[in-house]
Amino acid sequence: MQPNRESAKSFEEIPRVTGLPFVGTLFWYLPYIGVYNPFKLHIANERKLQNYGPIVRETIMGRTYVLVYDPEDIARVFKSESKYPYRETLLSLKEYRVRKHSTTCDPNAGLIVTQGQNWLNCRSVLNAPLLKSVFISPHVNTMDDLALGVVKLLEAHPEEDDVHETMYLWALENATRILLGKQLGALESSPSRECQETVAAIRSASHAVGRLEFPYPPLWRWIATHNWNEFERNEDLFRDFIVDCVEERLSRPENTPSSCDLLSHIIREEQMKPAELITSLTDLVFAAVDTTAFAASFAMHFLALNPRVQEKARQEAVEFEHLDLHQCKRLSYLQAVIKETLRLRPVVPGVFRISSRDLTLSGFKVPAGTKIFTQNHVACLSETNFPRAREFLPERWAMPTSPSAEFASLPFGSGKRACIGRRLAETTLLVFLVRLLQTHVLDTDDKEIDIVTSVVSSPENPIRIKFRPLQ
Ligand code: HEM
Repeated sequence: MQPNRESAKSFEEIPRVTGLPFVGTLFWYLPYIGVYNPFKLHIANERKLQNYGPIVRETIMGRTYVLVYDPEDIARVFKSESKYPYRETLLSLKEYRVRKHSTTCDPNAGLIVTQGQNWLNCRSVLNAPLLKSVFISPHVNTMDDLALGVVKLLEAHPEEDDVHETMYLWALENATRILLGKQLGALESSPSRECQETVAAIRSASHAVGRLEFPYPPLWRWIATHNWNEFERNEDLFRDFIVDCVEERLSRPENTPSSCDLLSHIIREEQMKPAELITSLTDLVFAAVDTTAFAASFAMHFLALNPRVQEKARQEAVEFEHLDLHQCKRLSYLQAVIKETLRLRPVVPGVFRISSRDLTLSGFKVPAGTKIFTQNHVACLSETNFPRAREFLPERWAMPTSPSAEFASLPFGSGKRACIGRRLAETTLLVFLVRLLQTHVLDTDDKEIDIVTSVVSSPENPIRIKFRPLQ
């Protein structure tokens, strides 16, 4: 329910981080002179909460954002969404697509950069397969094969190496097989040259987006920076890879109904033109890989640091010899392990929305059209929302979730524009953790590792794990 708007204070009265003319608060993020580290937004934004309270205004380069920390306010933001929730777009990806607009690249397609009706058209086509059990179910076998494959690689892993590197390959192989029906071979002991080049291009393109978007200012908009050139070159290769997959599939007359990958599904349904299909699939692969690899790596990190939790999770995992979607739903403790991992190490610090209605947040009027950045990571670290907030306690998710906990931790976002790959990601992670814990004990000499903020955050240090076969 909306709090009383009559007695609410005005928008201008919302506490504001002071800034300079034109650049606004940008200078607070600059190296040496700034007080906020843009690569540690959860820490920077926690500081703003302490200094200014649960709602904060900030203007950077002429753009005003309202930071919202209180889960009740966060709930109000999502519950007031319109038919077309507006999330700030990745400008570099949008610019690339506008410049390369062609029969293989459609700037009005995909889910990441589009808004309004274009976004809804694409989302309506993709929701049906990606959110349904009937689509995900046949892929559990693939997930299982790849889980067994990556566990072998991890076992052979030198202790000092970063497991995140290996989990990136695993997440990419899952994405290309399930979304594109393409066996890349990224988990082979000696991957082909073509595979290595594809992996390198996709990886570089995704990471270049992170460097172009973050932090401000985006110099590439005015001059072709080294980062822009790198991004463009690798994004071209990434798109070529998707184009090859689509063309190969379109040229196959025997496109049988038994192919259960997403690409085959969309071609069968004839709901997208080739350029829309290529752009949409590029977005999905882009969004699937770093995120899932990050979650798997941090889940292993927390399990290695918490032998009690690891043992309890193993007791659940060993119960399941054969895995299918129905069995995955029964893995309640492992589901809680994933939730708790993403509470403490979410891939994004919060969610951007532009409000579609006038709202009252923390007693202030916030008009429609305001850019809102929900501060979920900070909310997840608050004792009010989660007692013993900094501890890794999956058990907390076995208790009925309080309304505040529900909107404090939103690792997949919320509402109509929430992560479309959530079910796929959660199932892939569950299958992997079951196979890993059934066969191996995890240990580490690391202390808790923090994250570095980017479009998709990454671990601050290499995640090193010792894998010991279970006797
Ligand atoms: C652990 C893994 C993942 C995490 C934590 C994650 C998290 C997120 C978050 C926070 C958002 C923004 C949601 C919002 O604005 O409300 C998002 C959006 C999105 N995710 Fe994921 N994601 C994951 C895996 C995946 C996978 C596997 C796919 C693809 C199959 C995917 C595809 C997307 C797409 C396309 C969007 C944009 C949706 C839209 O705007 O309609 N994600 N994800």
